[in-house]
Amino acid sequence: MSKVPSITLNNGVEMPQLGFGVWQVPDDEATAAVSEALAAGYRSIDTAAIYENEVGTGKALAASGIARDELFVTTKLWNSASETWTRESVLREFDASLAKLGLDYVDLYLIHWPRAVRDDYLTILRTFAEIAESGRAKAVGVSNFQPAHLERVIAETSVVPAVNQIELHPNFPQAELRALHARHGIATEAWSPLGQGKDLLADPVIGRIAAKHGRTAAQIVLRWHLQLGNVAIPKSVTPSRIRENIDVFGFELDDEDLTAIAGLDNGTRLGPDPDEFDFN
Ligand SMILES: NC(=O)C1=CN([C@@H]2O[C@H](COP(=O)(O)OP(=O)(O)OC[C@H]3O[C@@H](n4cnc5c(N)ncnc54)[C@H](OP(=O)(O)O)[C@@H]3O)[C@@H](O)[C@H]2O)C=CC1
Repeated sequence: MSKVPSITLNNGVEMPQLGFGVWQVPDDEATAAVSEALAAGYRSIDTAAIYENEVGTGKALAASGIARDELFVTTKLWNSASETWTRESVLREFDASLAKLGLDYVDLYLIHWPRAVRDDYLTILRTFAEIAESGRAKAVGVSNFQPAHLERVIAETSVVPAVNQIELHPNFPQAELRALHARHGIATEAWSPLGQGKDLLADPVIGRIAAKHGRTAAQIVLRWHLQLGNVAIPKSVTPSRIRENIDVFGFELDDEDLTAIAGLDNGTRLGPDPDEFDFN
């Protein structure tokens, strides 16, 4: 079984560079998918309150028999626009996620989205810092934060997020945010790392590199993430793909491959623009 390397977050916590995402996996299917992933060697699982599969995910973690300190569990606060967030409401949602997961701590707790119309993410992050201080989250961070959100957090709170989880794949490689993260010691975590398994995996440039290395398109894209220094969290409910996506440690992309993949940047997001998106 391949050993997944870790990166060191800005508070010293180790995070596996490759994890398993469970967005859009129904709760009653999450247990099987996460169990399959753990059996394949993944130790990092990325869920969120809004995915409504923390219970099914927690069942797989418990049934695995894997020591808690070998697992890395991420969940996220769904900071819905229907309320103004306070310390109390953040703690309430955090406690609810822990209970659903059946855990007494998570490894990483993230704010799911910045919000276009309100700025209570500063209150949220201050409460996250308190949660981290209590040991109930080993690290805290953000998701979908744009440069202006990050600059504001760093200027107005004492918190430097450990991670910013953002849409990132060869069609949308996020050069500006990656450079900003590097300046502040924030780890870059890529969501939809495979471009949601659509056009990107059928791209002839990726196909040519895959043929050259005797690998699949998904493996080439995941290798690209790892060599860029990103954390990647591919999702699959298909056992053969779950195994394929972690079998990415026996080869290296060369400079020619990396240059060819850099040419796939077309500035196109698959998900919403965080500067414009607000939700309920
Ligand atoms: N913070 C945020 O706002 C967001 C976070 N995320 C996180 O990122 C994770 C991954 O992103 P996601 O959007 O799911 O997209 P991915 O880029 O991981 O792609 C998942 C899709 O690709 C398919 N797939 C997986 N592996 C392969 C393979 N080897 N070959 C061909 N097709 C494959 C899957 O199909 P199948 O399952 O049928 O095998 C699925 O349809 C999420 O699960 C979630 O944890 C995602 C979106 C937003």
